[in-house]
Amino acid sequence: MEHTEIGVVRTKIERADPEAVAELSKFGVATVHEAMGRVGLMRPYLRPVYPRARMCGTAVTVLLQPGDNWMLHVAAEQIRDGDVVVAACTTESEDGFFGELLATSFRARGCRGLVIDGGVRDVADLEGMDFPVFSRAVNAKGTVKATLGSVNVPVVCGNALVRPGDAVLADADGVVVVPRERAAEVAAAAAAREAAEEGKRAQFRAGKLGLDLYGMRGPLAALGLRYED
Ligand SMILES: O=C([O-])CC(=O)C(=O)O
Ligand SMILES: [Mg+2]
Repeated sequence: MEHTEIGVVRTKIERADPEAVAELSKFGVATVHEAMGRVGLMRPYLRPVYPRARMCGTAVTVLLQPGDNWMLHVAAEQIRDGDVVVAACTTESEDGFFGELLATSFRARGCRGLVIDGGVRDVADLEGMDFPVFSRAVNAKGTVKATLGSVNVPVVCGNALVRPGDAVLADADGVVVVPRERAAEVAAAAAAREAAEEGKRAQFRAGKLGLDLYGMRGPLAALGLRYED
């Protein structure tokens, strides 16, 4: 039974199916969020630290204490190829928990990126490395290594629940969490949605109006919309 506690590292986690995660990685965050039934989005204050950052992988979760990045080093050992790290904090904290050194270490373990409900630094180097990071702040202020948190416990990051092994997708539009059991089903729904959008795109390109494509004229008239010269 999973639950959140302080001072524990879970070394065995169940990850979303890698093929389903590879499939999910083909889509944008908005498409996946819609395909899931409009759930799973983190709050929009989590932003990429450089333009065009994008990532998809299975979550190694970290519960940090404010101003303390010790658990990120503990988490590094739990990373497997294809993982992303999702770090939440017990209390709001915008210190610079993470930078290019930790990114170098994470990448060496096969990490595809980081989402952190806190601050990061060395962003020019992170961009140079193309190591995708989504954070709530960029902050040069350093952190200590003094207090225990946890690794691979369920966390709430950007107001969204993330369990170890869930699929996490992030791009310029935001961050979405796909429960690990739903990864394949959501990827299929995203593909169907994309195909439907391609049909609409072709019609918009040809000059068709949403008013006609979506049959909006009748409902607008029923509500009394008037056109005046
Ligand atoms: O070392 C730290 O405390 C965070 C950092 O700047 C890095 O990882 O490069
Ligand atoms: Mg640094």
